[in-house]
Amino acid sequence: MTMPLHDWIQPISTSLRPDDTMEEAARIMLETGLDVIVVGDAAGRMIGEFSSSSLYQMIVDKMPVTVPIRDFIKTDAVTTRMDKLSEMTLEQIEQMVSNCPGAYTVVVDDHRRMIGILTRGNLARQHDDRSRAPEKSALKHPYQAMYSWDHIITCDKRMKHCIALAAKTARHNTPILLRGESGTGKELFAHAVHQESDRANGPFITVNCASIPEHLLEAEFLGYEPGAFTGAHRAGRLGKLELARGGTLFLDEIGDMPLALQAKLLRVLEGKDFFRVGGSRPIQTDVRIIAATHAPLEDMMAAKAFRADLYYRLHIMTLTIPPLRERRSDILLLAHAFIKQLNPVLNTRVTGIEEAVQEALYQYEWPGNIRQLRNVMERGMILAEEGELSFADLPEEIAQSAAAGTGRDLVHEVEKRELERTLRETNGNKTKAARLLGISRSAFYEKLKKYRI
Ligand SMILES: Nc1ncnc2c1ncn2[C@@H]1O[C@H](COP(=O)(O)OP(=O)(O)OP(=O)(O)O)[C@@H](O)[C@H]1O
Repeated sequence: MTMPLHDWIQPISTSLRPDDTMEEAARIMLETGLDVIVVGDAAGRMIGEFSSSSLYQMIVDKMPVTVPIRDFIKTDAVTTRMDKLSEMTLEQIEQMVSNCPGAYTVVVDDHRRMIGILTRGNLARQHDDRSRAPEKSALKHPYQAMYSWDHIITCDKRMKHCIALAAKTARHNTPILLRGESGTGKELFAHAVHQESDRANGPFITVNCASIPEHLLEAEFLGYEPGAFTGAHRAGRLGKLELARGGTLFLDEIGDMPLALQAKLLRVLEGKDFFRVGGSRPIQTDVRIIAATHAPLEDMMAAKAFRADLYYRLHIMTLTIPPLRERRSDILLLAHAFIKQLNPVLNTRVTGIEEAVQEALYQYEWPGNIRQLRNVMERGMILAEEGELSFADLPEEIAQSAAAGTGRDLVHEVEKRELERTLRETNGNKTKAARLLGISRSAFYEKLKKYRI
């Protein structure tokens, strides 16, 4: 996509100075609608950029709004100086910036002469050698994805198929829906897809729709204007949708997203704009959405708790990650990998797992999947300290399940009765029933499906 340069010109005279406060920076961002502002020094030289993600970092760090932005300026963003630019034609510059992923800005002086370009890639290098991919490691984004395909340990055929599909889809902007039980590695996949995509240099931002109270989620997602509601930050706040511009927004537990917000997300997925809470200016953003859930969306859709149009938009590329008990060959592979990973972290010298214990790990059902396996290994290694893991190092339920079948059927029966009783009590109102049981709506639907209630 070739952008006209004039959309991206910032005069150095209107730039921020290192002594400007966070409040001033936020005001300018909201006024101009820009999410990257050039920072200049007293002599009119550009020294870096201050972006919405820097601002967000200051908010996260609970900085008072009167703190200067000095320590949050990104200086690695200034990649080309005037002497280089002056050798190039306007077309060359335009071509160069349009080839560069991420935001960019051409900075001009008072006489409208270009004095530099802000970009997330290294323009000088790209100009010298276009065939080379932009160097990812050189970029210091505060919201980088942390995992790649190398972190997903598996020898399972279905998993390998999932990885191949995800890798293929990564380069397109298609939304991806990751399904699978808790702890199966959905978040790991989301990170790896981002890393594999053309957006790898952009931010990777996560919103967990289940962990944020419903009334706050909208502001978290869309952002808000100054004074949007009681308790709002004076300077307003950028939402995750804007922070993720040029990158990936990972929506974890999407089954818990309120219906009103689902409608707004759908608009964004259709390339339309959105409004900040309390705002009247439509905002466009450019994000790739990856959503994850363990909830039975189809049932929620039938019960009008999840929008059908959003479901079909997300369903285009669905990856279902199998639970660990359906890929038992991964259990011991992962257990041994965790020993290797954790020995240096825990300062232990565990050499392996006794054979009978391996059998117990293999037989266990792993309701918490890989997260549970990792925790069990960590605990076992702390107890064992060295040598092979024995039964004494395992939590009781795992050792027992190997020895004598399980009492799980009983537990399930009790849980099923409790669900039925609560539903009767609320005359079939599922939202009320979930609230009474103290679990999320999506977890409730998941249980109803599990017990065929
Ligand atoms: N294939 C794998 N190889 C190595 N580690 C894994 C693998 N899958 C998951 N993990 C690890 O297991 C833990 C849980 O994974 P993750 O958070 O991605 O699961 P999830 O499906 O997103 O869970 P939830 O739905 O509860 O958010 C993490 O510590 C992750 O690093």
